[in-house]
Amino acid sequence: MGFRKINTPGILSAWEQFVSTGDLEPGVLAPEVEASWRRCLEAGVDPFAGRAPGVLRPTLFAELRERKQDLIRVARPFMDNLFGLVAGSFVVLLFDEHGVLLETVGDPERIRTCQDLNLNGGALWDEHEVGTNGAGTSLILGRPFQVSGPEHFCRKHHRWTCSGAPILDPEGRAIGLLDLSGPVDETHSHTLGLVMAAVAAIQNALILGQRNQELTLLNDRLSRVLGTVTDGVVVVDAQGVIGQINPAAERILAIPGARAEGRSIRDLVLDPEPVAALLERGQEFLDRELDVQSGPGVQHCLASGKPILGGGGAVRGAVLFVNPINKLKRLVNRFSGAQATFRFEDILGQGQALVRAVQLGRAAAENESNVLLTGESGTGKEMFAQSIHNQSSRRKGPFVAVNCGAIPRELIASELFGYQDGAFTGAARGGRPGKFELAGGGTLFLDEIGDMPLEQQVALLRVLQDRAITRLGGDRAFLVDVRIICATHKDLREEARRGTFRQDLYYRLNVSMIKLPPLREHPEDVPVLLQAFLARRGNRAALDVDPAAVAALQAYPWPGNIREFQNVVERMALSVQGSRITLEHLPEELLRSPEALPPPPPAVASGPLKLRDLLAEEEREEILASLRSAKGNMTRAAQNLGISRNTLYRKMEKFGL
Ligand SMILES: Nc1ncnc2c1ncn2[C@@H]1O[C@H](COP(=O)(O)OP(=O)(O)OP(=O)(O)O)[C@@H](O)[C@H]1O
Repeated sequence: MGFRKINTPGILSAWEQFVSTGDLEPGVLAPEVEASWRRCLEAGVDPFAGRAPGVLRPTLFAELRERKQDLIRVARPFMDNLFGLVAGSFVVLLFDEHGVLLETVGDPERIRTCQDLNLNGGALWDEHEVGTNGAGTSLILGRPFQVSGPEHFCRKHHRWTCSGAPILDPEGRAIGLLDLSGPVDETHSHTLGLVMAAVAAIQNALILGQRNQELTLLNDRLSRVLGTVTDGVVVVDAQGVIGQINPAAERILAIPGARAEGRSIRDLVLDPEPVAALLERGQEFLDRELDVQSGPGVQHCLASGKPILGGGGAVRGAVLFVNPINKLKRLVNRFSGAQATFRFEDILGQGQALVRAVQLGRAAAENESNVLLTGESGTGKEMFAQSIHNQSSRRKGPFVAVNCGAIPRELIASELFGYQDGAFTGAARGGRPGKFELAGGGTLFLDEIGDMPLEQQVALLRVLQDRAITRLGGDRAFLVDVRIICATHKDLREEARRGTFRQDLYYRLNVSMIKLPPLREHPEDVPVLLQAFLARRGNRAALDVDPAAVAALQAYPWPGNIREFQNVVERMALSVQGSRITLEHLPEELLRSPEALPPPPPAVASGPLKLRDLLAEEEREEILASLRSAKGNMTRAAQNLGISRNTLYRKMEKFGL
């Protein structure tokens, strides 16, 4: 029962006839066996041999086993099982895809009796070498096949039944073969079935092993990525329990990974609403400002949360990304230019008042007190503010400049203090930080502080007192760590006396006051500035300056101060053809200036009041002309005049334009 019936005598006599004459009676053999015998005859296989002739050299065999180690490792337990199932007279053999014997499991005694066949590791059981056989023939067929008794081409194998099944990789390529060989009188069709089942199991185990390896690799890569990203990443389950946390998140939450895992994210994120919506309803959130617990303190962060959804949309967990706002602000500052470029070394001039101002500036950089810079437009107030910042301990933090005179009165508060989501119609979603927050850890330069409306002066005073700000529409005060430097061209003390500037604010800002002299008060610096500004024109040939031209430059009153002077020098350098700057290269207005015209005509000299009127009228005309040629573009008109926009506005107001 169950034994495969093969017509042994019929096949045997067909074999005898075939090996002696090459003729075959049709229908006696299975077609696969018949085709195999013909291949063997053609290949010149000796039907009376049967011992595997070729054996790989030990080193090559060792290399082959090394290459096939995964297959051998995975197949070995299945071979042991198979041997356990089929009793002692069978041997279980594992071959590579070319028919080289890799591994044998069987009764050692029985294996020894097979020595005449060469069942040794490294022996080649290819059909071309040893004729029709369970291993070589099924490798040629590319499918499981059983060869029993006289179906074998070589006589020596006639006492065997061999069942072989190729082991395939996921792409269907043979990577080896499993064979079960035993006595021919125990030929059983189920033997092949057993081998096939074992091969199926080996193939599955190989795929699983490979998947495992891929998963390990993927996991390894993911861990590396998570380990290197500077964003904090926290993975939680559906209950919000932390399963994974990357080093950046460990730093943000100030909690080592081992202590974070197993804790609830709800305890660590201090704004419960978005996390609850994420875990309970799978509602993601993007770039929300949240406070998170950071050791004993609190860290203000920008956070996003994404649910991990299972089948049917159920929330399986979530991934949270957190970034401290301070880090983002540093990035924004880097790219938005909120950085100070000037240093005290860049401030040129040896005039006594200027040198004194630099001394005071350097001293102010050593402490944190508020500084008030006063001086006309273009005297270098912002340059001083930047230099103080760059010399102070805050040099690595942002330098944020705000021109209080240039912001519409109703927007000043939101610019300075920021606003909360929904604070007013038209406000950006998610709210926006103000300049005080953006300057956190650095310096806030409030230019034209004298133009700040009174009601905002009150708010500013409060910030200076409490060192905390509340965003518009917000209900919580943030501590801000900012050094304030203010600047004005106005006489703030006079403004305070007149009641247009709050006295208490004036005293608070004026802890250290630095007055920058107008250029006309230090004309001795004109040659130095002239040389420095000419030298900045890149690699163009050096220019000489006629002493009369220098004298004219020194005599001019420079209402736009060093900024105007710099613009004029640059324009002159562009207009000069040769290598010498003379009086003729100076802009007309400089020569028209009475101080620059030696000697002054007596009529003009006799009436200083009339002269002032005359000059004012000329200036008004010039401003009008410049506005017309710039088609009302204030920035361009100011540039053409060599003054700042603020000065232009001021002058327009003065002349009622
Ligand atoms: N002492 C100086 N040495 C070299 N360059 C200077 C000096 N003072 C001013 N400058 C130049 O003049 C330009 C204008 O200076 P800055 O903007 O600091 O003036 P300000 O007083 O802030 O003007 P405003 O009140 O109009 O804003 C600077 O960019 C710099 O190039």
